[in-house]
Amino acid sequence: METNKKEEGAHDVQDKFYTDAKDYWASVTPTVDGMLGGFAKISPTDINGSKSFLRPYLKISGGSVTPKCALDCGAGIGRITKRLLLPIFETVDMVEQDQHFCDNARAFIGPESSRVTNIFCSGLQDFVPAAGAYDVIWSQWVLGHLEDEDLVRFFQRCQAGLSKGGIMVVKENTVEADGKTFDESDSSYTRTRAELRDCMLKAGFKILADQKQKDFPKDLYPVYMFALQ
Ligand SMILES: C[S@@+](CC[C@H](N)C(=O)[O-])C[C@H]1O[C@@H](n2cnc3c(N)ncnc32)[C@H](O)[C@@H]1O
Repeated sequence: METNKKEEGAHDVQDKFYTDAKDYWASVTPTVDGMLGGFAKISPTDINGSKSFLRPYLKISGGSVTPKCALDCGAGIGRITKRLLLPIFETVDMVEQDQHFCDNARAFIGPESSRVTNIFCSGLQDFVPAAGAYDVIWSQWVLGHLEDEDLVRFFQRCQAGLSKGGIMVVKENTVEADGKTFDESDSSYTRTRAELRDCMLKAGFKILADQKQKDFPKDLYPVYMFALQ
């Protein structure tokens, strides 16, 4: 009995972690400013940094990545799909937990949204990418919304979702502290770079590179990009 009670308690805490984040994002306007917490102005610098990071892995630059199909994780209204992925890949899938972001995505992306094949409305903790389907799986500013165990399992499912020669890219805020910090306002963690790397390695990923995003405002958390295979 005692054990069951403990398990129930742990599940309640975990449910609250995910439902609090869901409630937070449901109250956010479906705009670039909403996606970036009022920092829409950093979006072009962010996208340019991502392009430079991704470029060497593409076949056109001598890398292993075929520009056929990408997956945008925690995609919001599709800022990254529109500005980074659709200009490179033939088709893009998006996965996003919030229904009103999913509903607004095609209007935000515009005519090129005809090349967005699927918009999956799902939490990443439950999402299973189709096996071998994606040349790039892009995950940005969302993984702090997963508990460590869910994150490792998500990475493992993403590994299975990569095509031959495909890579996963993670782009996240990091904290320079002894361990991750928790933000109650949106129910998310900010992990240290070492903690992120630890989850990637636990999942069985090889880290091909990690690099700091340049030219972001000094008062923001350091943002790192990781290429995983
Ligand atoms: C900071 S926004 C970033 C959106 C997009 N990645 C970008 O950079 O423009 C975080 C997004 O993650 C979504 N999100 C939060 N928790 C999630 C979860 N557990 N699974 C999937 N998406 C989640 C939010 O609804 C929101 O759209």
